[in-house]
Amino acid sequence: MDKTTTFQPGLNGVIAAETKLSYLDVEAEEIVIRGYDLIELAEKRQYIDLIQLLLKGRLPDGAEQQELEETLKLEAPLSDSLVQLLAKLPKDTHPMDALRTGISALAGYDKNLGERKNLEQTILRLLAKIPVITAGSYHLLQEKSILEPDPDLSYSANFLYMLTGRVPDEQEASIFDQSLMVYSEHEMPNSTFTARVIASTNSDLYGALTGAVASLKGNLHGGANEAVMHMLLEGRSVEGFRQLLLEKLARKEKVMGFGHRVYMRKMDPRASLMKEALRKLAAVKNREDLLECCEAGEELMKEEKGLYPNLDYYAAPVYYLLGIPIDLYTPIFFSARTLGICAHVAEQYTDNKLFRPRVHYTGPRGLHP
Ligand SMILES: CC(=O)SCCNC(=O)CCNC(=O)[C@H](O)C(C)(C)COP(=O)(O)OP(=O)(O)OC[C@H]1O[C@@H](n2cnc3c(N)ncnc32)[C@H](O)[C@@H]1OP(=O)(O)O
Ligand SMILES: O=C([O-])CC(=O)C(=O)O
Repeated sequence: MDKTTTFQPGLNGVIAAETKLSYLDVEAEEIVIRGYDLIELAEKRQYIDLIQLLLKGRLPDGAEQQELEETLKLEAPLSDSLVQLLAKLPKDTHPMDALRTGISALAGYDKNLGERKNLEQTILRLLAKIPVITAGSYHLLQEKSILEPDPDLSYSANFLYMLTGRVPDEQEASIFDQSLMVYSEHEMPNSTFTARVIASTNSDLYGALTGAVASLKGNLHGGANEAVMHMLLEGRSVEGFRQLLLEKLARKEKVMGFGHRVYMRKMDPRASLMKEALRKLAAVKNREDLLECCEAGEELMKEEKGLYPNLDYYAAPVYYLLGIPIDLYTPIFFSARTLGICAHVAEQYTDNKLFRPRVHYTGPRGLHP
């Protein structure tokens, strides 16, 4: 096989699938979701609208929106046996690992496991339950009781309530909903690719999502949002943060929250939206110092490396000001991304071709035992 035409390290720039779901148009600075601009959707619609858009290809009307909210509320509670299983995990389990276990375990409760005709129903059940597993397993790991979903709250407000134990105000709920929207779908990141690869063997949706959680946990992907917040806290002040970043660069370390395989030399449009959200929250919560640190880091990385923030860089301080424990940032990212991944798995099933690439062999030949 000709190495030069077939091998791209990290599959950089390789087209791995055809999709009607989303596309990153870097030139136009647009994240296209089924024909719409994700940022405009995040400014004008709600996460719940994206569910129908991604799964069915069109935005819901008011009645459909209400029906969807009702279905999600109905499907949200976890069975006692699943709660007991999560409660048995060692207390130092990372919430992302607890989430992976919870999603994997859900397969055993699905009487129609693997039946394609029930796929949409299964996806809605997962979208209802995954936020409850995310928040619930965290509280169980803290040796606290799980907070039951509050049916009087909207999908996103309830998710935030279950995470923090406090009913959010309108602005907090709206900013959190926006964050879920910008995390919901992003073309072909490692986790989505992982899920599509698993689905391409005709394996089931739970398995595809379980693999995707493991992928998204890594700090080159979703795990970066938690790492960003630890870095901001370690820096403490504008000067401390600048110093910390300079030290990391001197040691040739990757600085979490910067750079992106697709937008390496441009600002991630989702990061700009979250920066705006941070500006609003910082003003209300009197934490302009945190915004100043982030802006100083952004400037420094532009000057020193020509690198720009990705979504994780600004989502992290937004979650911090919403009062969310840091260990939950990556599980929240996955909970929001469940939607995009499920839509990709459904698409993979409808026009499946087993993923099975080849290698460029660099080992020896002709040896004998
Ligand atoms: C929502 C999301 O999941 S977005 C991604 C979140 N992940 C992060 O924030 C982790 C930090 N960022 C990174 O590690 C990278 O930018 C990635 C993994 C996202 C993309 O990486 P790749 O496309 O594989 O590019 P690669 O890692 O080879 O970087 C290219 C060059 O830019 C440098 N670079 C890229 N990102 C960074 C960074 N965050 N800090 C310092 N240098 C960086 C690399 O050192 C490399 O330099 P070199 O050519 O001198 O060796
Ligand atoms: O697209 C990627 O590679 C990573 C990313 O930003 C995401 O998954 O949201």
